Parts: sequence; structure tokens; C-alpha cells
Amino acid sequence: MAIGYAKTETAFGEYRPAASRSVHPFQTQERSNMKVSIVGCGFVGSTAAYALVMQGIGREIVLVDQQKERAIAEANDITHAVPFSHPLTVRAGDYADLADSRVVIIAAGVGQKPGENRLHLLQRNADVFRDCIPQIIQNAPDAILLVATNPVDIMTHVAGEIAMQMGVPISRVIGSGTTLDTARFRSLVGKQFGVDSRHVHAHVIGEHGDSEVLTWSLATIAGLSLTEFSEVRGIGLDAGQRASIDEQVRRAAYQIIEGKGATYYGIGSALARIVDVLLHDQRSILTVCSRIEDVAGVSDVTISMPHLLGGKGVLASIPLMLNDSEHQLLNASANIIRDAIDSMEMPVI
Ligand SMILES: NC(=O)C1=CN([C@@H]2O[C@H](COP(=O)(O)OP(=O)(O)OC[C@H]3O[C@@H](n4cnc5c(N)ncnc54)[C@H](O)[C@@H]3O)[C@@H](O)[C@H]2O)C=CC1
Ligand SMILES: CC(=O)C(=O)O
Repeated sequence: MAIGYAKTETAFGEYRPAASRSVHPFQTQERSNMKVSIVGCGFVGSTAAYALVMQGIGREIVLVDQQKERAIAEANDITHAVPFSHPLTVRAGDYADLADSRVVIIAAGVGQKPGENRLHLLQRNADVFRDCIPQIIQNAPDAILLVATNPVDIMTHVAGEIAMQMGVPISRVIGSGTTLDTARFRSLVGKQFGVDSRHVHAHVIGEHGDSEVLTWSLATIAGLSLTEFSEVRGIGLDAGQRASIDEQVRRAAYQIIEGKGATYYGIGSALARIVDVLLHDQRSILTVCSRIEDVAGVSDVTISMPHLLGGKGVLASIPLMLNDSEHQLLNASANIIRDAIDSMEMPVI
């Protein structure tokens, strides 16, 4: 293009006359379709925003928190990372600013203190959801809701109950579920074998909590079962090593919370990955949680299984060919979630 030509290229490769541009160059239609909002921007919400910016996922991020000053401070801090990463805008807002969001991440509520498990948070965070989910849906009725707040399976169930009463299809209500636990499992198996964990195919399913199920029998690397891979590479994976990996996955949150008060890098990255899949209809398989008709003999439960995810949310949950012991563990895990759901009064809008 000749120097001085009176057209400028937007960030999206679209040319338009500079003089006729009435909005900031980033403020195009494409950008508004790439809007992601985050309600609850403490450790988890703000780290998810940072991960989105670092990876260039989406174009606009809105942070909403009951502590407005916190949201403003986080938005400013993350904006200062933009010149080193990707051209997103990050700003604080109110519920009205959620309008036109494609995805709303919900990380509002309390986290575990040392000595607490995730189920201990149930009543406190259910109260938070009674307050914030209706406001999110009123302002962003077409958005996909992505829940991170713990206990995430039950909070996703609560969000789904409210969403359905407000006319939102349940396929648009997703929880991060065991996406993080699956990442922990893959990273530890990768470390054991000296293999890039992105090439370890292994899933954690069930509750995002103490009863989760590591599906060892179905784990593969390069199409080989872990036993076969272990033989091929001459690297052992005995019962003791499996038990140690299981313990490290299952107890990771406790260990990290004991050490630094909260977990956020892993979940922030998991949330960014899920958002990427949703925004770009990537049809990825992730162990998010969604409301499923029947899991291991337990009916109508919100739980993590491998899910096919696309631009409209959950496209399918994928049943696994588990061995008997894994099936029993999944049944027990699903019953724990079902009992917790039954123990509480679901919100009526
Ligand atoms: N799903 C997962 O794998 C993980 C989930 N979590 C969960 O995420 C949640 C958030 O954890 P953190 O960010 O560490 O907590 P945090 O305390 O740092 O942040 C929570 C934020 O929510 C805000 N908030 C509370 N009530 C609100 C309301 N009604 N409306 C708007 N904002 C509200 C608070 O002001 C605060 O800024 C916890 O429930 C935690 O257990 C944490 C790590 C992993
Ligand atoms: C806190 C939590 O749920 C986790 O790190 O797994």
C-alpha cells in the first residue's frame, strides 16, 4: 500500500477510510462478538482474565465484582500487560456491561480455607448465586455461563436451575468441573514418563472433589495403554507410583491452599482454554461438568465426564467404557453430588 494512503487496517484486516472512522479501531462488530465477562474477579477470575490476555483469546473482557474497586484495580493491572501480549481491552463494569457477552465466567464467592473441603462452601456460595445468576442472565441472555465457583458441580446445577427457569437452554450452562484435575493428572503422568503432558490422554471424571475418579484403565500415550507404554519405554509405573499420582491429583488443592491460600494459575488457564473452545467452536473434548440424565446409574446429576464442546456450549457428554472398579467409584461420586443437591433448596425465580 502507498505511503499516505487514506485507509487504515483494523486489527481484523478490514480496511476502512480513516476519516470516516467514528469508533476506536478495535471497536468493530467482530470484537463485540468476542466479548467475555467475568463475575467475581478475585484470584480465580482475575487470573482467568490474565490468561485470556496472554493467549489472545477474545477481544474484550469485562470484570464485575461486588468490590468495584477490586475490579477496577485488576482491570488496570491486566491492561498494563496488553502491550506485551495481545490487543484485548480489559475494563471493570456493572451487570449492565455484560450485554452481548458470548461467555460469562462466574468465579464469585468464597474459597476454601485450610481444613475445609469444597462441599463446606455450598450454602455460602449458593446464596451468592441466588444473587448474581439472575442478574447475569437478565443482562446477557444469550451468553454461555461458565461456572468456576466451588463446589463447582453443585454450583453449576444451581446455575442451571435458575437458567432453565429464565428460558436459557441447559446446554449453555457449563462448569469447569474436573478440567483442572484432568490437567493435574496429565501433568503428573507426563512427568513420570518424561513425555509432554499434552500428549497424555487421560481423564479425571466425577465430582471436582474428594471422590473424583482417575480413569487409569483408559489412559493412553501414543495410542498405547500406560502399561504398554511403560513396557515400551522401560519406565515403571507400579501400584505405589499410581497411588502417589492419585494422591497428588486428589489432594492438590489442599496442598496448594495450605502453602499459599488459594489456587488460581491452573484454573485460570483451564477457564481460558474452555473459553477458546466456546468462542471458536473448536469441538474439543474437555472434562467440564454439565447436567446429565444418567451417570453410572445416578439420574439427573451435574457432574464431569468428557464433553464435546462447541460454539453453542455442550454438544454431548461422552460415556466411557470404565472397568468395574472405576464404574463403582463413579457411581459413588455421582451419589455424593446427588445427595448434596437433594440437601439444598433449589432457587425459585
Ligand atoms: N473450579 C475450580 O477448579 C476452582 C474453583 N475455585 C473456586 O473459585 C471461587 C473463587 O475463588 P477465589 O478467586 O480464590 O476467591 P476470592 O475470594 O479471591 O474471589 C472471590 C470474589 O468474588 C467476589 N464476590 C463475592 N460475592 C459476590 C457477588 N455476589 N457478586 C459479585 N462478586 C462477588 C468477591 O468480592 C471476590 O472478589 C471459590 O469458590 C473457589 O473455591 C478455585 C480454584 C479452582
Ligand atoms: C480450589 C480447587 O477447587 C482446586 O484447586 O482444585
